[in-house]
Amino acid sequence: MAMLIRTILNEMIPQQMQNFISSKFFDLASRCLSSDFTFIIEERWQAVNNETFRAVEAYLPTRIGPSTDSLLIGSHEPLNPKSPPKQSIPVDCKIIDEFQGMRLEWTLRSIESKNYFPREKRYFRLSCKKSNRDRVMQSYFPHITRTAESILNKRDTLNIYTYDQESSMWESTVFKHPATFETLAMEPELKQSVMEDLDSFVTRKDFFEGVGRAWKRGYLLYGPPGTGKSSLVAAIANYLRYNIYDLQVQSARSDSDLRHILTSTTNRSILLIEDIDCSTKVAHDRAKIQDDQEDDDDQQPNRLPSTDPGVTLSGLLNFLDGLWSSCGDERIIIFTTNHKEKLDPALLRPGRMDVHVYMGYCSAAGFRKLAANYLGIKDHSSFATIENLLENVTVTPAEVAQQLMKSDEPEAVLQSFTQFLHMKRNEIQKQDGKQES
Ligand SMILES: Nc1ncnc2c1ncn2[C@@H]1O[C@H](COP(=O)(O)OP(=O)(O)OP(=O)(O)O)[C@@H](O)[C@H]1O
Repeated sequence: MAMLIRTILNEMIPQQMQNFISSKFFDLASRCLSSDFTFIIEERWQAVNNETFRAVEAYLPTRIGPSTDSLLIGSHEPLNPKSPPKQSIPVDCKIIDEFQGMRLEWTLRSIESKNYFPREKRYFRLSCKKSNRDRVMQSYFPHITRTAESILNKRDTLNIYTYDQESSMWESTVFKHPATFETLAMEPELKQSVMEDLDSFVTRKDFFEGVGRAWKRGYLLYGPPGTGKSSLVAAIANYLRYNIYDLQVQSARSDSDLRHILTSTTNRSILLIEDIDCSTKVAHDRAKIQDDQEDDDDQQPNRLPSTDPGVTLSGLLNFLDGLWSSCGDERIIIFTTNHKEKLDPALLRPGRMDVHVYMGYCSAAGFRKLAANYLGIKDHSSFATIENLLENVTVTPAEVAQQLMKSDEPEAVLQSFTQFLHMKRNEIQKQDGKQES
């Protein structure tokens, strides 16, 4: 009877259909009989960075054990025979973790796509017993999040990311900038107020939630070149232990590209947009641009309108305090510029740039700080003369730093620095004289 039925089926159902049915049947049977359950944790979740992925990424290297059969090894420090290299998890490597009697098997996977950006898509695969599924959700994942948070808070290295347009991904490098609030030459009251503002920002999660605002803070650092704007950004990153995402607005081809770029940044980070006045037309005062365009159009009436898609001001503003601003927590956005007056007033209003910090020319207090940093001295007989000269001469802290680096001998350095200031003052007096005549 069975042979008869099989012959009839073979006759009536084509071979391909038979293969399909049998493969589906075996799939179903193996799924019903298997006692394993799999969690998949992808790098992105609903169009933004997946924080669970980040947490697992930080947690798993602490679970490398004897059963691990391969490791990524590397170091970004000059070779030091005493310190072992850092460990990370390679693709396809299996990590076995134990938690409250459960056996958990992790693997990092990667798939390449030719059609989509980013080209590489990574995800973690976690296998456990089907019966442990609820316990994994309720106890194991919160344990990973807690552990990862304490690891990330104590991390000894910071990263700086730059956006690579080719691969549509942020690329990271270790950030080791020596600038701190201690080494910065700034007016003491200004420095104090910036530090207090940062302290209050990081501890006021509930306040931001309570008043219905995204947990973000915008800073505008402005002032002439060489006055320490970049150094202040480094000092803020070192103070808060935040990574820096250094964005060139030109890397974004459109507003939607910008959205993708910005949603790929992580929490507890600084988004830095340097020289915003040079970055893009979006930042410029629209009234001034319109005037300039009208002038240009008068001179070249046949010129085609600009077709450069780029990022628009509204695209950028949407991220600063529009609907998209609520993506992510504990973010600091810092803009730097040498020409604050060129920026569109829409960018400058509170909520977008909450704190404006003017980094100015070197003052007496700034000079004393630099002398302590570079020469290791707190006072000297020449300080009074130098401070007197600094009242009439404009020098940037970068220029002062350059002068103070000339030698290791404080006497000689201070003497040549005094001469340098005298020379500058004479030049200014000459120019003033010319203008008057
Ligand atoms: N306020 C400062 N305190 C300590 N060092 C400073 C300060 N300002 C400048 N310097 C020194 O000058 C160098 C250049 O400074 P920095 O790049 O921070 O200036 P900037 O204002 O960002 O300049 P730019 O506008 O050209 O980017 C720094 O490496 C640092 O050594």
